[in-house]
Amino acid sequence: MNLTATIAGFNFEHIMLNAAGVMCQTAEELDSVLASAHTGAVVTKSATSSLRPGNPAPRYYELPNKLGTINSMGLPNEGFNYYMDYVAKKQTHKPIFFSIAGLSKQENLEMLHQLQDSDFNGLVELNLSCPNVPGKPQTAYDFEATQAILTEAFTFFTKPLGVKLPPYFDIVHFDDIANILNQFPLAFVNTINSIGNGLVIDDATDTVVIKPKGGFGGVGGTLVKATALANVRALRLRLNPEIKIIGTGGVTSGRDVYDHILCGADLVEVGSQLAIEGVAVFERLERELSEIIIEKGYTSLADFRGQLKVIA
Ligand SMILES: C=Cc1c(C(=O)O)[nH]c(=O)[nH]c1=O
Repeated sequence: MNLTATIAGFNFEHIMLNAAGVMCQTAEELDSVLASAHTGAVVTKSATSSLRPGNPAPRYYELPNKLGTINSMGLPNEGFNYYMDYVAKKQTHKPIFFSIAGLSKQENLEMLHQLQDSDFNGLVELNLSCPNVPGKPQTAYDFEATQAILTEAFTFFTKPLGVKLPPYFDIVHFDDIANILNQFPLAFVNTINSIGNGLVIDDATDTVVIKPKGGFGGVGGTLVKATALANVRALRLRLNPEIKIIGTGGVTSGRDVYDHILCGADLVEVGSQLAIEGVAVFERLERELSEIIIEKGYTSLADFRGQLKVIA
């Protein structure tokens, strides 16, 4: 059975990895994802130029009945140079995604220049969708800003570059963002980030469950699967075939991984369920996915990738 994928000449022996933000802030966490026999890569916590402590706690909460998670971490990370040191020293055959989330276009361009001028030989994920920095919008909801930063980035950046997108909820918005992204030689698009600014209430106390922003935070896990699949499907149908898709959002079972691939995903990321279950989740998901593939008589992901059926 062939459970591999390729993006920008990088071969992935397994198609799952962590979602940026989960199990990836420190070298130890990054190593634990790479050490799994069932991951094909790792992505770093989105980096800013300088170390950030993030928002005040409580800033993360797991909903009861495995419904999902809500977070307003606030972009805590060890700072750009920490992750540059990590990737410089790391000996691994698995590709590494270096995620960046600068608080301005200039900060993102400066980090891209440093990555371009470095020996980093991996893929770069420009996170345009962090919902939790107070006062900062999710860039990818501003189509002009998205076009502008990609236009400037591609005047100098030649390494494999992708973008992490927020979920869109309007067919016209799928059209609009795809028309922008298709103008650039992107290696991949990663969709979706958490659904921004959800609100969860603690029944016992009539209180929000996280402190930042009056309880507003990004929602992930089971709750977001239908939106995640819609975004993977909509972008796969619209993007140039050279732009690969990383499907993220709502993955808690092998069937969820299968559904992301059916909608067109080449790689699949696990966020909330990884935070809940730990790195053992990858073995379970890959086993469950394999059982489904065998049951359906397929031998490779290419047999069913993007083959979602519609009702005639
Ligand atoms: C990079 C910041 C993000 C964060 C965060 O650090 O609050 N949470 C998310 O759900 N998505 C993000 O992109």
